[in-house]
Amino acid sequence: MSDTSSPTAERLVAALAGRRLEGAARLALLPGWITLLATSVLVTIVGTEIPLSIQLAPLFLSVLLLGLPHGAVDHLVTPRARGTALTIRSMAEVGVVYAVLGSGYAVVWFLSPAAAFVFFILLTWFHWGQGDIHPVRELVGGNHVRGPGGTALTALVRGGAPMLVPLVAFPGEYRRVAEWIVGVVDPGAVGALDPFFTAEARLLVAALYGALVVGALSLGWVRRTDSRPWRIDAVETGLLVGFFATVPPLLAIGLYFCFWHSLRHIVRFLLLDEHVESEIADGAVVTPLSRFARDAAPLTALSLVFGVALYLLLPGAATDPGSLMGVYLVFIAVLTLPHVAFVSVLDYYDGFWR
Ligand SMILES: CC1=C(/C=C/C(C)=C/C=C/C(C)=C/C=O)C(C)(C)CCC1
Ligand SMILES: [Fe+2]
Repeated sequence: MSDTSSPTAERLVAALAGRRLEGAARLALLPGWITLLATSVLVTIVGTEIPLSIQLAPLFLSVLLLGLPHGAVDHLVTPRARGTALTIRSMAEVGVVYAVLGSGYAVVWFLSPAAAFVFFILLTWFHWGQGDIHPVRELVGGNHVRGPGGTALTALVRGGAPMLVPLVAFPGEYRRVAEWIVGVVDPGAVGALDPFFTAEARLLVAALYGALVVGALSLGWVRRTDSRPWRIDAVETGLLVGFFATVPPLLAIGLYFCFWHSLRHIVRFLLLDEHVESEIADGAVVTPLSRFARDAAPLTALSLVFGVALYLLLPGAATDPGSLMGVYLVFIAVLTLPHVAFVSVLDYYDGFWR
């Protein structure tokens, strides 16, 4: 990634935002906008018959590229947000939260993979939704998203796009991945999920999700004091829905996870350090991202050791791409529960639900 964006990117920002975005917003938002828009356009041209290896590539790359590492700085979140030093005690606390929540949820995967899968979808819906509140408020300046109800509504819309729209648009693919995931524990368990894939259930999901989108954007419209942030919110929401409605879900989720959710969280994390914040405001990209890479490296490596252990423990784990992806997603699920706890603490410090 270079420190200066291309003229095309600048024009895209100008068209979407009405004026130049500041350093942090550009770093956090632009790569996601370009990736989602370009992929939707490309898929519309070439069609959805994309080789599985290409569809899986971003998700597999997320092991090292942005995805898994975005959670590997959780031990630094609280000290940086509070401006306190990293101590053995604070690291031990993070270790205990990960051990208790992670192992507890791992046990549920072994006992009841279908229930654990449904919980994973609900958890991701919440988490990917909460992850979009900071950008809308702090980077785009959207004060139209406020109060517990308004914030929850926007979070449900933002997180609902990756979790619900593919169920409506690509039920076969969705079910196939669900089968990979629960299959690493019990290949027969996916049958319990069949009611979610019926035409009636998908129609209901589409209607409820459509109502959420209309509700959140209408409330935002009423509450706006400046229409630019609302416009960006509406365009981003449209982009997310369009992207997940057109791009096959494995590819779509892989790209979104790296270039949307994780990048936004990484920038939020970097902004906790005032020194890095001013670097980013000056337009630096490579230096802050390498600083993040250094911070995230030790726990990314440690988590991979646990990933391999999980692979060895899961009774249905095999070596085909579907099974490897299934293990990776169970592994992410187990890490996401404690990760959500730390992000929620950060949200609390930022006064999100007020
Ligand atoms: C891949 C994939 C799925 C699930 C992905 C999930 C649930 C990912 C969660 C990632 C998290 C929580 C990352 C941490 O921030 C679906 C929707 C079943 C269907 C299609 C493809
Ligand atoms: Fe996250």
